Amino acid sequence: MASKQPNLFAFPSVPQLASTLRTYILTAQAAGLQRHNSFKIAVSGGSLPKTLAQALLQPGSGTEDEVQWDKWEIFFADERAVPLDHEDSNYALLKKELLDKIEGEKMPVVYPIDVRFQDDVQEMADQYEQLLVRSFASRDSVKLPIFDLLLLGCGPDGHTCSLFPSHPLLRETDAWVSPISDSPKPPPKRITLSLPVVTHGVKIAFIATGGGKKEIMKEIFEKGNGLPCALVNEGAGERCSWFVDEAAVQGVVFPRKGSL
Ligand SMILES: O=C(O)[C@H](O)[C@@H](O)[C@H](O)[C@H](O)COP(=O)(O)O
Repeated sequence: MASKQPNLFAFPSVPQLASTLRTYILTAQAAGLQRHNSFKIAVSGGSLPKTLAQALLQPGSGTEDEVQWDKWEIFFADERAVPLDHEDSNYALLKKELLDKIEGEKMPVVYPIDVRFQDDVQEMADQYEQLLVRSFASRDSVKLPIFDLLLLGCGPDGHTCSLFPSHPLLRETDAWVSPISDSPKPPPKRITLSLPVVTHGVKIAFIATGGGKKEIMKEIFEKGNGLPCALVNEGAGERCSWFVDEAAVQGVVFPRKGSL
């Protein structure tokens, strides 16, 4: 268990959230560039890509505030076993909401799943893990890949990535990427980063908005109950930050932070 508590940042509106999220991401970008001259991130699906677009597509106000897209390496925290142009694809969603709207010639390197294996989720997970091994270092030299930043969502049941409450995948300790064939949220076949990979990130950010999240936010922050999001909080502690709107944390008793 990590020693310190996660950070909870609450904002009156999503545009205000997006503006602070931008600053947070650009600080993580600067740290990544300093470490290895690239910025290695993992992203989820859901409402996240839209909020990311709000945060990242606005013009910068100086060198410190520029998104250096050509230094970004984008991996998927979880992905559905569907073609890359399918309406359920997290890649397609990110492309539509963010990648297609980036102006200029400097583009990130994006690592989609290999859809040749979409009928065999174990093979698909193994292939994605091999891709991480090639990018991060061999499994013999590092126990786990270390993302500079993971940008995650929180489901109304407390799931994150495709790690669902009470699912056996929460006990995975060896694999970097796991297959799942019985996701309670459709579609059922997916791959996901394992919990140890998620909690090992340099920074982990959750983005959760809307009143539909307030009950689960209360449970995550006040009880934990072994919910996947709570396990990330416990494993990552102060390396974990939540960016939420007031509606999502209405009635949640947990100290909020006003600024980064
Ligand atoms: O592929 C997926 O299903 C997502 O990665 C999933 O983990 C998502 O992030 C949460 O369900 C939150 O989704 P919302 O932000 O839409 O509530």
